[in-house]
Amino acid sequence: MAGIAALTAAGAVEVRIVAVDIPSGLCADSGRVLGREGRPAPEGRGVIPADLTVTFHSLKPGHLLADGPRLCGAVEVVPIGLPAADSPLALLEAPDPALLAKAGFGHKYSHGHALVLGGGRGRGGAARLAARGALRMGAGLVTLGVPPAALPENAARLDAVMLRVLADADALTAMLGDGRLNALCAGPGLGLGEREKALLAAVLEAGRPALLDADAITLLAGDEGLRARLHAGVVLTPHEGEFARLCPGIASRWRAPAIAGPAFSKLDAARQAAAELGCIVLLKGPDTVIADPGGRAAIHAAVRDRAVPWLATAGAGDVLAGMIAGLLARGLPPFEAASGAVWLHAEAARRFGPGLIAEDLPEALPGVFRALGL
Ligand SMILES: NC(=O)C1=CN([C@@H]2O[C@H](COP(=O)(O)OP(=O)(O)OC[C@H]3O[C@@H](n4cnc5c(N)ncnc54)[C@H](OP(=O)(O)O)[C@@H]3O)[C@@H](O)[C@H]2O)[C@@H](O)CC1
Ligand SMILES: Nc1ncnc2c1ncn2[C@@H]1O[C@H](COP(=O)(O)OP(=O)(O)O)[C@@H](O)[C@H]1O
Repeated sequence: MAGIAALTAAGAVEVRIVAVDIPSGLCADSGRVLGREGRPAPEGRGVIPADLTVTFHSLKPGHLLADGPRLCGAVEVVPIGLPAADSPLALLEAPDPALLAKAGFGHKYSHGHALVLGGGRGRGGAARLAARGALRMGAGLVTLGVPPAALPENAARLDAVMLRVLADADALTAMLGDGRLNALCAGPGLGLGEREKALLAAVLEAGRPALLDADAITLLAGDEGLRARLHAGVVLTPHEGEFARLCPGIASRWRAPAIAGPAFSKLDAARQAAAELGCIVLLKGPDTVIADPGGRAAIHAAVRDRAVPWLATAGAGDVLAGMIAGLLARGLPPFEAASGAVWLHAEAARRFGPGLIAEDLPEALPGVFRALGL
């Protein structure tokens, strides 16, 4: 291996590298580069990047997570006659159109009513993006609940999304007396004050399907009592920074140098967090992992033909939060809502292509639905 590395580095010969199963030095369970005891591998080095990786029977997490996609090159899976195993790990594919289609009968309340909690004056963009994402996913109604000071600016910006003033947590609890509000979304642009903490407590107290993102995750990270109220109907969607705030112990295991395989992976991190917190954890990134408290997990790898680098744009995660809340409102179970939305989110970005900004994502969804045959 050192010889090949020297030749390619010197440009002495043009070699095409084919790895069998996984490039040597790359952990097949985590996609992380393995170092040696006392000498952890520096980022991405210690493995010769392959042009092609040929693997057998099925993909492994290491082909999809962390450095794996970059170091494996193109990946070919060769069947070797083994039966398909019943695995608690799925590679996300397009959601079943039957789950997304609207039946020809029914009215708007048959498709659920999502409530998105908005932030204070001048901070409303993220929640409006989430609300629009929820509505485009087919929730029958979407209401944005905002503090009194933020009413005028939101009223000037919203049409199909409905608007309500929510002064405080008591007002939220009163509003939730309407049982038709069947999915809640809190976090995007919410704020981190006492009012917002009390709103989050009321959201969790209601026990309804709920999507918690951004500031809601930061609030959970700082409050043991709130964390204890998480339940199986909650989906948390942290990016890596929010995850480190919420689960510092797990994050430091995940960030520690990888010495030997199986190295602690993003999949392990999401699964452990879901088990500890008792809810769905969707850990975002080019490699997105979704895990439930029982160990079920799915990976969506935005790599190779599904690469969507233009998703790295402010507000993309806020739209995803709303999309998941929209599917929760439509009655999908939390794991299915999270998985379906992740695939559709990336697909919307793929269809739009370069130049994508967050506002474009909800608008690209009708084209994605049409292509799925809805
Ligand atoms: N249009 C709008 O209105 C928008 C409004 N928004 C709203 O703003 C609020 C703040 O949300 P936020 O995510 O921007 O900031 P915050 O919670 O401070 O965390 C960021 C820090 O975490 C770290 N970090 C590590 N890994 C990371 C990763 N993979 N992706 C991202 N960060 C990562 C990184 O630290 P570093 O690693 O660089 O030290 C970084 O500095 C929230 O309410 C949100 O909804 C935004 O959604 C944008 C559009
Ligand atoms: N390079 C990338 N490739 C694919 N998806 C990405 C990439 N970067 C970010 N994303 C996705 O974009 C979204 C960003 O969300 P987040 O970090 O919460 O941003 P924001 O808070 O600005 O909305 C997530 O769904 C994440 O998985």
